[in-house]
Amino acid sequence: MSTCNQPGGAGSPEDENSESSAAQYNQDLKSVLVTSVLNLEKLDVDLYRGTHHWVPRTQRLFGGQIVGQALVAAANSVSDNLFAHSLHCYFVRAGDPKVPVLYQVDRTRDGRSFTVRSVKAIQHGQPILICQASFQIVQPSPLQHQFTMPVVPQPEDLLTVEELIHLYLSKPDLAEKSRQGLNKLLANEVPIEIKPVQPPHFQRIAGAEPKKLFWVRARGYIGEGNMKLHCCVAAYVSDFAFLGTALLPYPNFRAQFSASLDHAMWFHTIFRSDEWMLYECESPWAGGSRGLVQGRLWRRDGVLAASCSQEGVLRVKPVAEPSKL
Ligand SMILES: CCCC(=O)SCCNC(=O)CCNC(=O)[C@H](O)C(C)(C)COP(=O)(O)OP(=O)(O)OC[C@H]1O[C@@H](n2cnc3c(N)ncnc32)[C@H](O)[C@@H]1OP(=O)(O)O
Repeated sequence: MSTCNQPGGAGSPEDENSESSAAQYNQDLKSVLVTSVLNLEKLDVDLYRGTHHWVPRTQRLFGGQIVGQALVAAANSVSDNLFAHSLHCYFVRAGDPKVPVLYQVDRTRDGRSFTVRSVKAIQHGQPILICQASFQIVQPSPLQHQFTMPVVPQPEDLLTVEELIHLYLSKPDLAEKSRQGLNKLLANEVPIEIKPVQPPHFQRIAGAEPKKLFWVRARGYIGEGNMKLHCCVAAYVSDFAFLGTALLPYPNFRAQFSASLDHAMWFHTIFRSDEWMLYECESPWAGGSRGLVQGRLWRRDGVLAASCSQEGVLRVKPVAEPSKL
């Protein structure tokens, strides 16, 4: 994808103190999201092929990967002065991890301010995702407001998911089944890093509010400047652990089948997806074997970077004893 900055982007005063500008990144450790997952192979005009990196235990493709790749395909067909401001997707079939995904872009409309693309992700000749993405030229406005970012501990003061798992594994009274589950989680090669603000309780018995907060960033270095790419990475990241928010009030049920049905996202301003962002997730509603989740991705300086919404199918069954994870 081509490089282009929005105003206030790379090189602007707000970027000078950015953690990325210091030598905090090993720049050789390029994010696999950039080198592989979102690096689509061009087959023809508006036709791309994407391959997989991390595949969830469900053995259906990770929704965030399909959305991120669809956005790459759409963004490749718009000029450098246009930036994604929203996308709306339906996951219509489970993605097959055994074959690549084809992305077919339809140039729906090119306007003076807004440009719309429609992308179909295809496997075995059938759509698995339909996505509409809208792009806009940079347009200033006197209207500007946002909610305030929640006050939470900084990522430096929190443990990563992997560190938390090691901590749990060191507990002498850990049940064998839980140990196996935790070791499986450790073996996951998810290309994003997570630091939960409220680490999951080892033996959660009581239901919790359907809300969670975690710091998240892409693993490895991406670099500043390519805002189109950061949006695609954020699309990938935004689907991770999102729908699980709707299950938090129900420790006595476990998901027999859960999958995202749709995913929508709005990009508000420039951000770096390889820097820590706070993901604030909440589920205002569940019912009818579905759950609705909403999320806000905050830059650590308190600027609202993106908002997300998703509905997923949630088929659950009671657990015999409270979850140990
Ligand atoms: C890991 C983070 C979250 C993610 O990324 S999820 C990945 C992205 N999202 C997806 O892959 C969803 C893709 N979409 C789909 O698979 C389908 O649209 C979706 C959601 C299954 C729609 O389902 P249906 O219309 O029910 O489709 P279907 O008839 O093919 O059934 C699929 C499986 O569900 C079962 N099912 C359907 N209705 C049911 C019911 N009332 N009670 C219990 N089970 C039911 C059905 O038997 C089938 O099961 P199985 O696959 O044969 O084991």
